[in-house]
Amino acid sequence: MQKMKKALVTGITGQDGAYLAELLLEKGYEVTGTYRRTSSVNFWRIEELGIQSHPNLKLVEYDLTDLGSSIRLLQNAQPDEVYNLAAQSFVGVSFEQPVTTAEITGVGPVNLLEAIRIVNPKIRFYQASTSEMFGKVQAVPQKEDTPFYPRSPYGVAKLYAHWMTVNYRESYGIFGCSGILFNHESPLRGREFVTRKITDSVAKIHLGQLDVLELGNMDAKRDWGFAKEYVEGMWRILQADQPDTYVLATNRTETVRDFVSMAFKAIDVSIAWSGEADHEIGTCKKTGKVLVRVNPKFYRPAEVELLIGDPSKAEKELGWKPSTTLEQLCQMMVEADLRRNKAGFSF
Ligand SMILES: C[C@H]1O[C@H](OP(=O)(O)OP(=O)(O)OC[C@H]2O[C@@H](n3cnc4c(=O)[nH]c(N)nc43)[C@H](O)[C@@H]2O)[C@@H](O)[C@@H](O)C1=O
Repeated sequence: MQKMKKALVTGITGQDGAYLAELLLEKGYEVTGTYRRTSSVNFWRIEELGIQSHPNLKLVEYDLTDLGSSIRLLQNAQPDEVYNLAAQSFVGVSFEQPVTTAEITGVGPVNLLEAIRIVNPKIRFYQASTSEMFGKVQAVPQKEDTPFYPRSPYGVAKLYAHWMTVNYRESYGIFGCSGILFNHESPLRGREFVTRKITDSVAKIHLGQLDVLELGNMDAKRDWGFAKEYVEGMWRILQADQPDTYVLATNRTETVRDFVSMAFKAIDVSIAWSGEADHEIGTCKKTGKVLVRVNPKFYRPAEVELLIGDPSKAEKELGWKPSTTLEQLCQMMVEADLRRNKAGFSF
């Protein structure tokens, strides 16, 4: 009988951690999922996926910033594959907490790389890199060899971890891979991110629980895909013959404003846009009621204006291709938020 593969997933309480754990369990892996001790550790995502009591899932408390714990974690879990999805991942917060972001998101992964080097250099390592590293984009669309120009402390920290992964691959022959993932969303997305903030607010407006949705930069363009498909890409990256860097994206870009219109369309409301920049509003075409308003408090000190990825290398070498459209994704998120808000709870 073939030995069960073991995987370690850091950041199990996050959107990607939950979907990846689900996928690996389906594939017959034994999964150790790590989470950070906070005053409000929350397992709602793995509960919603119904995997929290899966016999092959073990949950372990772990802090990415501690080298000793990283070593003990690998000694105990003895994984074949490590997926590093833990991070301070909210770009907005990184401007307020640049040092903490650097420690967790930038240096944290190096503790894991060091632990791999010390405990078992054969362990395969996946680093969650990000399109935020392209920031002020130097080419359109962005691909693996596009020069980086991060625009936030988060992007800078991720770029450091990205290059360290490449460096451990080249220096020590570690199977270190990096997936440069463009924005990926789902009903499990945190409400601090713009798509979920929008779908949750649209659901609340529909149910009479909220009057107006307030947002920041409406002109930012993002390449939004479905997170569940992206974790499949992560797994494929670690199954390749050689360690490498891959872009995962949809190659379609839309503005925040477009996504708002799409979300309202899912509840049969058409929005008319008027006013410029700081004073822009969105009104219901039928009733004339203001439903969306720009509030400059949500602006960032530096913005990433346009992201659109070219995933052709991942398609060619890994056979990975996204299939869910943004309209389908948006509809799925609005429906989930309608269900949750109707039931009186929403995380
Ligand atoms: C790939 C990358 O993807 C994510 O980073 P992000 O693109 O910053 O995601 P977001 O949803 O916070 O913002 C998207 C855009 O939307 C604009 N925006 C307008 N109004 C609001 C607003 O009210 N809230 C938020 N959050 N954004 C707003 C905001 O200014 C930005 O231009 C993370 O997963 C990150 O970890 C990651 O790696």
